[in-house]
Amino acid sequence: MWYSGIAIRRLQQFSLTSLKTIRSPTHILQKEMSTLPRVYVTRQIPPEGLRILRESGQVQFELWDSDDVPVPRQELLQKVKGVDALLCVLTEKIDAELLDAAGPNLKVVSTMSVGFDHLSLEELKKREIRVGYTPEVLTDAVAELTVALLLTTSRRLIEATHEAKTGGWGTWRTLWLCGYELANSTVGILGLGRIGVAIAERLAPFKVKKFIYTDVAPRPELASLINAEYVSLDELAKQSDFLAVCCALTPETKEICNKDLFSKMKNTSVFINTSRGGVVNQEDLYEALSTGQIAAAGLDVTVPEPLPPSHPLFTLKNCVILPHIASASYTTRNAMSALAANNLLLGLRGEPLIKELKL
Ligand SMILES: O=CC(=O)O
Repeated sequence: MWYSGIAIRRLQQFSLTSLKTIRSPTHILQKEMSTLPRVYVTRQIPPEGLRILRESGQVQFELWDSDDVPVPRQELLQKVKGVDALLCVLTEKIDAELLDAAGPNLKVVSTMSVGFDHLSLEELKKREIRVGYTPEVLTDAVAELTVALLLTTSRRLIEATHEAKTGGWGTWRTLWLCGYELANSTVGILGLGRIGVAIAERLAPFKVKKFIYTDVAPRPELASLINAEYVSLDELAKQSDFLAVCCALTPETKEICNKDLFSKMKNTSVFINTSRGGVVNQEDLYEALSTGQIAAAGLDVTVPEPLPPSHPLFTLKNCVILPHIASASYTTRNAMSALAANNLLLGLRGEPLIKELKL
């Protein structure tokens, strides 16, 4: 089913007007719709984005009308044929096969995500396709969730509620369920961007002693906002009491958190990842957690997603795993869908996108 802003407005007018006075309304609708750029939306996205597309009068669009199951690959390959723009989420791989299936009409790919590791940037660049994404609108939500996950992990909240509910709660005990506190700690940030800064701003009132970070190069402007010191990856591992991973997944950062990094961390350190699962070597993390090389880990992202319930990481009490919900607040997800829709419409008009990836 193709939806169009013009079609909806016209249908409303037709219901108010005697059909006898209008010759062949369906014909008019079909003619107008057939000239509008075609858009495929790969998910039932939050209402704000759909409203913007619908009311733009600029496009006709079809969507995979579910939020519970991703569009099957074969269906996607069929649906993208000849479209002018694609609005996708992070579960769709936008690679050469898909771009070939879409064909030469495709001008804009707009992803409702800040991460772009599901997009083959090289292939998009080759075809001169513009790419929109949704940074900034999710910074607050992701930073909030990261702090929540850090505290949940370091103060062992999941274990604690489990013990309370299942009879493990005996007398008050002096060292039972002790964890690690932020006061006087060193917090390390791997990949300092907007999200890393927002996390540090929220953690500072917990009386953190020092913020350190590493990145491909120093980022003095951002670092000055949180008074963070630039260090090497080795130093980050050695000094951090809490290590928060905030970098994008790229070929350079793939499995950057591995045996080598974990072996340099303190056995009292807490590792937190709300970026992408692919930055961690999960076998190495399992080893580090199960041997006490590090104290605990909180993960919002894994490989694969969903992580099968039988995965060894789920057997560990010192590993808290969330199902990729860092940006999941109603406000943020609506803002992301609106930004993705607006990026797409601007791209189709040949105007600068609000947030465009430079290819
Ligand atoms: O992980 C979420 C996103 O990339 O927006």
